[in-house]
Amino acid sequence: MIELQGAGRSFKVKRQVVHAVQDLTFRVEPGEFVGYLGPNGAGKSTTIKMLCGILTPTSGRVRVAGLDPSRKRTTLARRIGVVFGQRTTLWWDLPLKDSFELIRLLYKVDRKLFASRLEEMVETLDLAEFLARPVRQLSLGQRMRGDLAAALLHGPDLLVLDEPTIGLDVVSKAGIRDFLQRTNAERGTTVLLTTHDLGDIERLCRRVMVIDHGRLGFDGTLEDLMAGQSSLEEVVTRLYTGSLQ
Ligand SMILES: Nc1ncnc2c1ncn2[C@@H]1O[C@H](COP(=O)(O)OP(=O)(O)OP(=O)(O)O)[C@@H](O)[C@H]1O
Repeated sequence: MIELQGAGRSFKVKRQVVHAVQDLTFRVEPGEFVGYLGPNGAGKSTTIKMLCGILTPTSGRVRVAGLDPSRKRTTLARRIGVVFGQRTTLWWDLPLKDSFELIRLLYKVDRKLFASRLEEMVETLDLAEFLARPVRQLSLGQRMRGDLAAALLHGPDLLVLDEPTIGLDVVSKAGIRDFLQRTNAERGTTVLLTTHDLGDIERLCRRVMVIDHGRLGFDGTLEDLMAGQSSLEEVVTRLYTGSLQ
């Protein structure tokens, strides 16, 4: 589903070159649920932007669903759903249900299929109470549920999540995690999750990749990452500070 071969992205800032991501090589197979961890500025968002075609790699190769994201961004948009926790992709002044209808039109989704997907989303994400409200009036937790539904209504095979539980209370977080777990298990949707919330990782991810200073420092199972360590917080702190033995 995702294949990176020596992928890198650098930026020129005032005559200096910043290597945001360097020599990244990994594959994510269909149906996997992968956590993508790293300290602030490690290169997570840059990776995600390369996967969606927002940024073109300056070296190496990126393929998502067999496509070159920066060249086939529109075709790829049908295959992936993306949620940026820090900002919404919904139309701010429109009622949530109108945003959904616009998504149906944009992606040319069959009316019947769309109606059944929407019904399922409304039920599983508990959206009924605020479907008619403008997005700007929604609480953060409601807006996040709306964004998740919006990312899945066109039936993507891959869901890319950039901090989907940021700022949410424990109950809202649990609801979102349940939903993501079910989406992966029942629909087989591949999920790549970036988060600073280690609870998301513990609860959801079988596999974890850790990036630091733009390079992949760990790629393995959660159990392997935890081996011999007392808590995920401890092991991640040691990885981020370069003191893991
Ligand atoms: N457009 C840009 N121009 C210049 N430098 C950039 C640009 N985008 C990212 N960078 C730099 O690349 C590095 C990686 O940034 P990135 O946003 O990918 O990190 P991140 O892991 O997502 O961080 P965070 O957890 O804080 O969101 C940082 O040093 C950042 O300053």
